[in-house]
Amino acid sequence: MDKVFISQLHVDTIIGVYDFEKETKQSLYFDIEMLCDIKPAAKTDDINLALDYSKVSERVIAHTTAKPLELLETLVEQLAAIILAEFNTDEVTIRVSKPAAVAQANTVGVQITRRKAS
Ligand SMILES: Nc1nc2c(c(=O)[nH]1)N=C([C@H](O)[C@@H](O)CO)CN2
Repeated sequence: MDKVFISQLHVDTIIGVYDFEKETKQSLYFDIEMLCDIKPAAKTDDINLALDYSKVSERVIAHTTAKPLELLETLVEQLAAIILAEFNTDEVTIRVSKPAAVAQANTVGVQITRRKAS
């Protein structure tokens, strides 16, 4: 199966468990892969038949900045449900990185894969 992907989508937002995290935005970076069949878009050269990575990116940014959350787990589950419901893909993998969270680490984060219920 083909994939449409988004790499290192940068979003600044309020997220975190601790009080100090509820006042200052932090950077998150998203890597997203969505299974799809690219042939209809390729045959017609029509964006309307493509899984539009610009529209997915806009939706991820809008949701991530809409309401403060504590856990990365909550955020990626919500985003996976939105992508599966609103876009033409049966399986999505989302990896979110929060590089400022652990000073001694290059980055930390969470990755999930979710499928549309059959
Ligand atoms: N599995 C997780 N562990 C932690 C999270 C998280 O969202 N998922 N969050 C924090 C804090 O908010 C951290 O980022 C602040 O340093 C700690 N562990």
